[in-house]
Amino acid sequence: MSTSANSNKERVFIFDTTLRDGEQSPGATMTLEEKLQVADALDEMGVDIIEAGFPIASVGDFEAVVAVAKQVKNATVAGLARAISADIDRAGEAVRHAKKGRIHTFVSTSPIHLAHQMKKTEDEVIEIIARTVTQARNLIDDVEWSGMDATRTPIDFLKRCVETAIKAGATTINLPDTVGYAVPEEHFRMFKSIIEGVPDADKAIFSVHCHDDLGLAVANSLAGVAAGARQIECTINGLGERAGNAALEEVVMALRTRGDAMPFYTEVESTHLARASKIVSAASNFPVQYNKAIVGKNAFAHESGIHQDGMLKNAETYEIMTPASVGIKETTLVMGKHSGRAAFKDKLKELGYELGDNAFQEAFVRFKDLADRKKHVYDADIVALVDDEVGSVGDRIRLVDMEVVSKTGGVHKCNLVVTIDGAEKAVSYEGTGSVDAIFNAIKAASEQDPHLVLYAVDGVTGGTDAQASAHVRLEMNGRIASGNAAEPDTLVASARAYLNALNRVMIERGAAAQGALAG
Ligand SMILES: CC(=O)SCCNC(=O)CCNC(=O)[C@H](O)C(C)(C)COP(=O)(O)OP(=O)(O)OC[C@H]1O[C@@H](n2cnc3c(N)ncnc32)[C@H](O)[C@@H]1OP(=O)(O)O
Ligand SMILES: CC(C)C(=O)C(=O)O
Ligand SMILES: [Mg+2]
Repeated sequence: MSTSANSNKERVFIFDTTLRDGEQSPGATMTLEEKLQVADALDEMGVDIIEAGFPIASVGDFEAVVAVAKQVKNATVAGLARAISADIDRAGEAVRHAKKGRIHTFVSTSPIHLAHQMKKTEDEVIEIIARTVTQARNLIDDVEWSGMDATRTPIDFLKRCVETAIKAGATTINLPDTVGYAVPEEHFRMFKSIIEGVPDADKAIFSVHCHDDLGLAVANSLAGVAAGARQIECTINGLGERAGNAALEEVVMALRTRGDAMPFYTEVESTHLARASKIVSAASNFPVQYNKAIVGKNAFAHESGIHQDGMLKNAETYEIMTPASVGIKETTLVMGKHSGRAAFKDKLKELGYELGDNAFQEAFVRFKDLADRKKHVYDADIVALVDDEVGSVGDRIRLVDMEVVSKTGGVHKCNLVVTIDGAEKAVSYEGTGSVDAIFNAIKAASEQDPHLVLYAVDGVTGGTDAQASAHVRLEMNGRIASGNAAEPDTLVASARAYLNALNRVMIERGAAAQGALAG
């Protein structure tokens, strides 16, 4: 934003090509409605130029560029054209509907492209540039010229091309790293050499267009800007041909976050980034990888205990930008096997629990045990775990170990070890099924014979590693008590729910029951 904080910075224009280069990703084709939705999000966000398509490519592409041109309120709308007269006319016809239109025409410049794709000599290419840029300028004032595969082009020939394009009236000169081959220092040198070595270079804005084949698209874009380029071509979520283009959200946030190291700013409202990412992901059907910078699900999520502890003390310990600055509601502290006590305590507080020291330690040990066995620990798991823990405080009979042997059409046997008032007792008992064997073993160990009123099991959350939540209701001597337990293993949950209910009927029996248990 052009605030006083930006007064000593230079503006960099953001040219979004999600609807053109982004859509060239195999499988990313968007419908007209989707393109309009994406264009709307880009325009609202403050993107300077929206490349809406390649009008000669098809009737659908032409109509999409026309529709975007008519809809966009603020941004310039560009249409792509090869160095072919019909392409340029078609692009001009499409973008003339925009408040501000641009024809973007390109031709190959590298030896490999000239020899094999274009089958042209350098002199022929120079003539083509002069003719096609002039044609475009006769249709519209805003003309961008691109030298396809510029980064694999000998610098002296590239200078001739750029000089020719500027002379013919190009207002923007784009030097694409079409195949993602450049490295940052080299990219910097190429831009510096062209900008300093071409006559009238100051009559055009220089632009970077980087592909991510080596994962260097953003680094190369920033290197180009450091050398004097003032337009970055990029896409939301880094969508684009092959490994994609430089990601818009990354260049915008890099310039914003590291304004101290790079004295540039853009007019993009960064709080729109997360929403734009979602819209493009849905329209293109390309999921955003979890660890994607800025907009990935994990970009503002922390699971490890040391990081969570730091985050709770001061978010700047582990976050270099706020989630709000990119339109994400809040940081998430994900509870998992790497979490520590600080985050667990904070999560309990958020869930409305305040446990005493001992109960907290016990709950934490059980949480770690659960997290070791389960991929995702949800809030519901923690609630179940703590309710279980709180509900079993003061239990006289506790589970120590349990082994269940079950055979189809054969024996179901439970080998059980419990403590009763602190003393360990082991029993083995059979049943008509695994659960029946477990409940019989508990009755045998406790020397109690309650009537089972209800037994039910359901999942705390979804998935095969979800905790099972078991519910048991017992009746003994006219008293009824319920017990619940949640565990990843259904049989262990059942045993603990039964014990939970048994402890309660025994406690409710009060002093009369004391001593009735076998030691
Ligand atoms: C790096 C980039 O992103 S470039 C943009 C790439 N995007 C696309 O190609 C998407 C849209 N493309 C299309 O719909 C089609 O390829 C069209 C309509 C452009 C052309 O279709 P066709 O006429 O069937 O040609 P085809 O795709 O087979 O081959 C491309 C032709 O364009 C030529 N060409 C490629 N780039 C240029 C250029 N910048 N200027 C002039 N001619 C070019 C090729 O040499 C080839 O010509 P040839 O048939 O005489 O050998
Ligand atoms: C058409 C040009 C700008 C392009 O997409 C590229 O060279 O990557
Ligand atoms: Mg490209």
